[in-house]
Amino acid sequence: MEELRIEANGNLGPIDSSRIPRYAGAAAFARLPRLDQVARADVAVVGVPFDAGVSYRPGARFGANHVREASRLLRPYNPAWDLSPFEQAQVADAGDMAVNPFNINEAIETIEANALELTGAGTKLVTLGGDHTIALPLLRAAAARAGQPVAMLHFDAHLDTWDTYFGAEYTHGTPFRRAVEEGILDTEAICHVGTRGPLYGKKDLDDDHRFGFGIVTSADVYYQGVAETVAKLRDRIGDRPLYVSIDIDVLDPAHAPGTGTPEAGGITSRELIEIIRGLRGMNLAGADVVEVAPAYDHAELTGVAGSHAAFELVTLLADNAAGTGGQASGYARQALRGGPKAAAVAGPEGQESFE
Ligand SMILES: N=C(N)NCCCC(=O)O
Ligand SMILES: [Zn+2]
Ligand SMILES: [Zn+2]
Repeated sequence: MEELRIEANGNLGPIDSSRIPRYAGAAAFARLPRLDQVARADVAVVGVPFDAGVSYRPGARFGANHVREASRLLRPYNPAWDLSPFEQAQVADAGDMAVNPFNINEAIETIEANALELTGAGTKLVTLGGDHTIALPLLRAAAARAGQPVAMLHFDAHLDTWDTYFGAEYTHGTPFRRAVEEGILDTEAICHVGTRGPLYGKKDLDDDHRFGFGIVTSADVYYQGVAETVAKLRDRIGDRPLYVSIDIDVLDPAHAPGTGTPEAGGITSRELIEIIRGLRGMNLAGADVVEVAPAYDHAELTGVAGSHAAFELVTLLADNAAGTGGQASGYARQALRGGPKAAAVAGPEGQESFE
C-alpha cells in the first residue's frame, strides 16, 4: 500500500490519518517515517526492548511497541504551544535496538553504542523502554554528546539510587547511583519528581541526598501545583544540558496500571504532561519513557499515557531544533488566567530554589 504522508518544510511527516485509517499498517511512533526513509533526523524515537533488570513484574520489553501502537491516535499539531513538531523538524522512528536479554552488561554496552551512533549527526533521542536499567547507558551517551555531565529530571515513584539487588549492580533500581558514581550527572542539578511509596529504610534518603538529588514528591506536586513545581525545576536546572527520564510508574496506577512496580498515590497524566510542557525552551539533551509493561495494562491506559508523554518530549526537542522555543502561543495565548504555561514562558525569575 502507498504511504500517504504529510510533508512540510522538507520534512517527511506521519502517514495522513484522514486518508489511511490510523489503525492500518505497521506501527511506527505517531505514524512517522522510519529512520531509513529519511535523509537525516533532528529527533529520533527509538525502542529498547529490554527488561532483564526488573525486580518484580517483568514485561517492559514489550513496552516500546505498546507505546507505538497507542501512538496511532496522536495528531500532528500540538495546540499547547501552536507547534507542529513533525513539520518544524524531521522526526523519525529508529526502530528497536537489538539488545541481549541474557547478559545485562552486554545489553548496557549495546545501548550506549547504539545511542552514540544514532546521535552522531546531532540527532536527539526519545527512547522508549524497556525497564529503567536502560537509562544508565542512555545517560552515558547523552553526557558524551554534551561533552559534560548532564542535569537530570527523573520522573518516577522510585528513587532508583539503590546500590545492589542480590549483589547485582545493574538493575532498574540502581541506574542513577551508578550514574553519579560514573560522574556523568551534574549533581548540582538533579531532581526526582513524583517520588512516593515505602522505602527500605531512612538510609535510602540519606544516600540519595548525599548524591545531590532534590526531591519533589508526588504529594508536593499535589500541594504546590504544577506551576510552582515547574518554576522550581527550571530554577534548579537553568540552561544546563538536561536529560529527562520518565518512569511511567510516576503516574498513579489509575493512570498507568501497566507497569512492573506500581505505587499508590501518584501524579496524574495531566500533571505529568503539564510539567513536561513547562520545560519548553530548556536545553534538552535527550529523554526516555520507560517501564511500560503491557501485560498489566488495561484499555491501553498506560500505552496512551506513555505515547502522550513521548509526544510532548518530541515537541520540546522539535521546538528546540527549529529555534522556536519560548513564545506564548496556542493554548498559552488563549489562556484566561496565568498558569504553568504563563510561568514557563515568563521564566523562573524570583522563584525560590529548593534543597
Ligand atoms: N525503576 C522501577 N520502576 N522500580 C524500581 C523498584 C526497585 C525495587 O524493587 O525496590
Ligand atoms: Zn519506578
Ligand atoms: Zn524507575
